[in-house]
Amino acid sequence: MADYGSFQDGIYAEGLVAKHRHFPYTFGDLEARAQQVLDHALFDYVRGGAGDETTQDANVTELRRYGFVPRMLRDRSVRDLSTTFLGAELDAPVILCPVGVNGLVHENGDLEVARAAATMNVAAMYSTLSEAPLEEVADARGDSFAAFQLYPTKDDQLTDNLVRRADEAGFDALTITLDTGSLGWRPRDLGNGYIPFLRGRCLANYLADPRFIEHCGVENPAPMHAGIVWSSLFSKPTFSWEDIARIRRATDLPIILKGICHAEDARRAATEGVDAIACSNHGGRQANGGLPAVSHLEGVLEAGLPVTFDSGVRDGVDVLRVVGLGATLAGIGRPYVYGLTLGGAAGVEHVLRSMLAEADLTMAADCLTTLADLHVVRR
Ligand SMILES: Cc1cc2nc3c(=O)[nH]c(=O)nc-3n(C[C@H](O)[C@H](O)[C@H](O)COP(=O)(O)O)c2cc1C
Repeated sequence: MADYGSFQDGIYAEGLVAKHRHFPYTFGDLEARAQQVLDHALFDYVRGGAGDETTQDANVTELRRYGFVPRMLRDRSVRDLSTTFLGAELDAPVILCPVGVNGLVHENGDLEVARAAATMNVAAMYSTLSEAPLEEVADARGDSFAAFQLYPTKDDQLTDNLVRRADEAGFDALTITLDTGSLGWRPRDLGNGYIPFLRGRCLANYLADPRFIEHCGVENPAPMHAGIVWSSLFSKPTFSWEDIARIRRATDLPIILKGICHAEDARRAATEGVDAIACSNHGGRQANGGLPAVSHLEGVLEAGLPVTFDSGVRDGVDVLRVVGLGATLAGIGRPYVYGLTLGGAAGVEHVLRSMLAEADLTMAADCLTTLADLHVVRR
């Protein structure tokens, strides 16, 4: 059983000899520091959301309406944050979300995230959009639980190739993202005229694929050429339950559907042989005007599948809130991307250690010793 809270003891001990870690401890500070480091357009790409960002902001504020009633006079000397997900034993109830620009915010960013996941033994989903091919990412994640996140393309053969490669590379699951049938309306990116993939960045998984190269018509396409071909294929707006059935037949990997928010869609997923749901509104980056993501969780849970929840998780208490609401894993997005920006794998590890220490110490303070003790109330 991991002792996450002792991270705090080490920090105070170092303070005694005037040694201070250079990574921040709050989301606000992480974001502010990342802004100093990243190119303006890339920072906006990471930080920004759809429309006027009402949904993105509400994801965070609404989650914070939930809290715990402390218990007292119970032995809290040991807390257990371990859980299981799709048959895997996990030390902590968190999963790193797939992020398509990890390879841009830090050198070898995709691999650095996988290395941090390996060191911390935490679960992660890895994006189709990456600077490193999925096979290298699969190697770098060690024994940690890893799902390959698929963006279905217009060309089923190319999509099926990606699924087969994920299977052969040894991923533990396949996450299919459903909420990105087209890119959301993102004023910050529009203002910067910036979308990295059109410039040929983060397309390693496509460029390694013979079918994609066939679409390009040349063996070694120039970056912008590859970007334009990618854009013509990126997503399949007609993607529907028939496609899920086709992919279900094509692979034995457990399938996680990411972006399910409606109870009826969750129930349908259960009948289609889907193994888990990632309840998410893509961090408010896709559709503005939607309800905060947490308001969908209860309905999605009714289908009885294991659920991960992301969109608004900012710290260790948010992790507890999400688990207390019934999700198996809390999905971490922007917080770890900022850690990656500031320090590669070490930065991601710092963010994870901080969140898990906060979760553990909050459980200790409230005399809640297992995840089953986390009963949340809404104010
Ligand atoms: C910069 C950025 C890129 C993202 N890229 C992907 C992606 O490639 N695939 C995907 O399924 N989700 C992607 N997401 C969404 C995340 O997986 C996750 O749902 C979201 O970050 C959670 O919201 P939060 O960051 O506000 O916590 C991306 C999010 C960000 C911030």
